[in-house]
Amino acid sequence: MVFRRSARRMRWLGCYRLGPIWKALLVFVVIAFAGQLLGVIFNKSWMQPERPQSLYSLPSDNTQGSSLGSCQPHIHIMFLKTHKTASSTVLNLLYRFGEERDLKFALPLGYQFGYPLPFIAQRVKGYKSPHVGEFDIMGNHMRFNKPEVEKVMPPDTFYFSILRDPVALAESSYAYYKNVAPAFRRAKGLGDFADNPYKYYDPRLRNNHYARNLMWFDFGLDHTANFSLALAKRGVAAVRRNFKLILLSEYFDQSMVLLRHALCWPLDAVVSFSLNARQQVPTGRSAWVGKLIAPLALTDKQRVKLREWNALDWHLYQAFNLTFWQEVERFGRSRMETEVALLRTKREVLTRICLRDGGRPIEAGRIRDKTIRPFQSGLVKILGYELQSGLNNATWEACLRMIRPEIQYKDLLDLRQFPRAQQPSFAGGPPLKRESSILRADDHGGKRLVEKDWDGTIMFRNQSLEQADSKVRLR
Ligand SMILES: Nc1ncnc2c1ncn2[C@@H]1O[C@H](COP(=O)(O)OS(=O)(=O)O)[C@@H](OP(=O)(O)O)[C@H]1O
Repeated sequence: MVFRRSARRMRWLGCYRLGPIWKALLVFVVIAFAGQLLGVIFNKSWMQPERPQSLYSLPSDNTQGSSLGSCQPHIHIMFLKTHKTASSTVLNLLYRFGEERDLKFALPLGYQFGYPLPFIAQRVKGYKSPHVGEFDIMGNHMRFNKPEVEKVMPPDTFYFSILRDPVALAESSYAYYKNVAPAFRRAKGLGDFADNPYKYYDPRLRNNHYARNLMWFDFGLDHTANFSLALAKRGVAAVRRNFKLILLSEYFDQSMVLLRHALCWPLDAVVSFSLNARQQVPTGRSAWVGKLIAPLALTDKQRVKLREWNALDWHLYQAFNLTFWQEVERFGRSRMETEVALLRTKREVLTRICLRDGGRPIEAGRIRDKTIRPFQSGLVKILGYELQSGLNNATWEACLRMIRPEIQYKDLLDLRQFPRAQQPSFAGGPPLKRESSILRADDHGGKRLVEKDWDGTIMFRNQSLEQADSKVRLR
């Protein structure tokens, strides 16, 4: 009955009698409509072959992916890259944004700005003299030192940073710096360390800052000072004075929405894949894997102890957690929900297009393209991604930008800013100390240099980066 009625309606609409021209027209309209729909979710630039650059610089197609009304996008940005806080994911989007718009990065001579020493302007490659206003974006690891940063960055620079719950941060830091921080090295596990940190911790030993109040330290504050409320409040006030926005890694997507509004950036610019993730332990794990992660297991009591041990960081985190939610309130809760949902939709679409394995991060050793393997350190594996095969050139490059690990990306930008022939002559004086020293050449499938970074971190630099660079340019 229903069928007969709809058949009659179809006949009335004349669908059965459409000639070939009308049919072709109908197909065209349907395709155009579908294309339009895709363009909304998925920025048009990705649909255009052979157009490798900006998601950002393209004309806006709707209010969601475009710049925000009449405000002017910030291009002078200083990001204090705190440790183990999702800061590599944030840096990646700054790199992408700057690269697409040909902005100039203040880059370190090695991979960090003389960390853990307080930052000085001479650590910036190509820095000449104070306040010449040559640089747009700065975001590699440093121990913050405002007067010196101000010598490098223009006066209208937007300063921001990111924090994480100190317990989660301690887990991440312990796993990553186990062999670097003496306090961690000597402990049987993080729980053992939490039970009796003074047994293992000597503030005079190099790299032990990774084991206590690491965020406080990165902000340039005294991380070994005894906790007092007055001191903690002074620290928070100093951070508030210097930074316009403090993000939270636990609320990364909400953070991205606040960031993009503060910077007047399009939503596309803050869509990212999580980088530098530690391998998580599968449930029903084998005894072998269990052994591997036992050092990271914590009881509730040990979690409390870690908060006490990192009291300055805990205070900092709580203060800016409060501020963060006040910002969200000001922004509007439901408006925030809408934008977060949109951000996630965009990420899902990009995941399907860009990444293999449904976007699940994988062990470095399984990434066939060696040039995009993440740097490894510590107890557990640091994961990366593999790109889908068969992407067109423009899509391949846009996807690659999103997953390129920090070290490789920094090398690439460095090479763009200082092509081999134009290496800077260090007009601001010679580098104070080599940031990294090559220990030995290795031949793991070819061309790996093992370097010791200034902070004691072992770095594996891949000589095939240059090949990667020329591949990027050729493709
Ligand atoms: N988007 C997003 N949201 C939440 N958390 C994220 C995100 N991206 C990265 N991460 C986690 O951040 C940890 C790595 O931090 P960093 O990149 O700052 O580390 S580093 O200091 O540069 O080595 C690392 O934490 P752990 O996995 O606990 O070690 C990452 O998993």
